[in-house]
Amino acid sequence: MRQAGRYLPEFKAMRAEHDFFKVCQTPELACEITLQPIRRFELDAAIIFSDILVIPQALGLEVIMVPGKGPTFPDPINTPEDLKRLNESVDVSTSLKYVFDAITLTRHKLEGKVPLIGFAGAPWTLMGYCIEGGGSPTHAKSKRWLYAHPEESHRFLSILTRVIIDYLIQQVLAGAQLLQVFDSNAERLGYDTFMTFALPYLQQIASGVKEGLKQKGVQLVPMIVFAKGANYALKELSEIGYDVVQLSWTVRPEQARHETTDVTLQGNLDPCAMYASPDRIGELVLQMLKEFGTQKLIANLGHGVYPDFNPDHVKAFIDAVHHHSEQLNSLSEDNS
Ligand SMILES: Cc1c2[nH]c(c1CCC(=O)O)Cc1[nH]c(c(CCC(=O)O)c1C)Cc1[nH]c(c(CCC(=O)O)c1C)Cc1[nH]c(c(CCC(=O)O)c1C)C2
Repeated sequence: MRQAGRYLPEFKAMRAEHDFFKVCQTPELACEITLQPIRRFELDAAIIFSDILVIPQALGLEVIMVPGKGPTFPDPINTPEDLKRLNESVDVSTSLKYVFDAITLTRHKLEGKVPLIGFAGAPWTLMGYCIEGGGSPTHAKSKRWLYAHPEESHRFLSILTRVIIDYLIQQVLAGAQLLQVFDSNAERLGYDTFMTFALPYLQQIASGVKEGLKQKGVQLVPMIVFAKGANYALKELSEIGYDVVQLSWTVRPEQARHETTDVTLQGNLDPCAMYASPDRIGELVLQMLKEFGTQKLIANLGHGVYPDFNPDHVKAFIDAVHHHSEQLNSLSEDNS
C-alpha cells in the first residue's frame, strides 16, 4: 500500500535527484527505495517499488511524471482506432526486465527477513489511465467506452489481461512471494459494469497466473485482489481464485466478513487516521482488530499513504498492530 513512496524524507531526497520512472527502471534505486521503510519500521512485508503504469509504457504508450500533477500520458488512447498503436505482441521479459531485476536484487538484499510482494494494475484501471491520460475525478471518458464501444472495450481489456498475466508470472520467477492486483478505479463502476468489464478479467488473471506457474513447475504464491470501493461485489471478489481480498476503508469489517467466504481480508483503516495522534491511532487499530478478528487478516490501511503523513504516525500504526494483535491472540489462547 505505497509504504515506500512519498512521505519518507529518504524517498524525497532520492526523488529530488532522479526522475520517477528512471528510479523504477534502475534496479539498484528501486531496490533501495523498497528497503527504506523496512529499515525504519517493523513491517511484515516489502512491496517492490514500481508503478502500475509500466504496463502501458511496455505497450508503447508514453507516460511521464509531471510534478504536482502525477502520471500523465501526453498522447492518450482516444478512439478505438488508437488501439492499433498498442504493441500487442510485447515481450515483457525484455521490456520490463528492469522490474524483474529489481525484484531479484531486492529478494537477495532482504535476506529472508520479510517476504516481497509483486504487483500489477488491473485491466479496467489501466484502461482508465490510458484513456483519461492520467488521474480523473469521474473517469467519464473511459466509462464512455464501456457504453459507446463495449466490444472494443473488451478487446482493450483482453490485451491488457494477457500482458498482466505474463508480467505477474515473471515477477514470481524473479522472486516475488505474493502478488497484489490493484483495481483502484473499480470505485467508478457499478455492479453491472463491474461484473461485465472488471471481474471476469480479474478472474482470468488469477487462473492464468496459477495455471502458468503450474505449467512451469513453480510453486504457487498467494494472490491479493484490491478492487477499491467495489463493496457491492465483495462476495464475488472472494470467489474468483484470490487468497486475499483487500478492502478500502469504506466498508465495515463485520460486513466484509459476513459477505466473503473463505478468504483472508486485508485492510482497512482510513489512511487519514494517520493524521490523528499516535495514541488515537492505537485505539483505532485496536477497534479494527477487534472487528475483523486477528485471524485471516492482513492488517493494513484502506489505501496508500499520502505524501504529508508523519512517519512517526505510520510507525504508531505498525507498532499498534503488532502490540494489540499479540495481546488479543494471547487472550484468546487463555480462553481456549
Ligand atoms: C504499489 C505502488 C503503486 N505506485 C507506487 C507503488 C510502489 C510501492 C510503494 O510506494 O511502496 C509508487 C508510486 N507511484 C507514484 C508515486 C509518487 C510519485 C512521486 O514520487 O512523485 C509513488 C511513490 C505516482 C503515481 N502513480 C499512480 C498515481 C495516482 C494517480 C491518480 O490517479 O491521480 C500516482 C500519484 C498510479 C498508481 N500507482 C499505483 C496504483 C495502485 C494503488 C493505488 O490505488 O494507490 C495507482 C493507481 C501503485
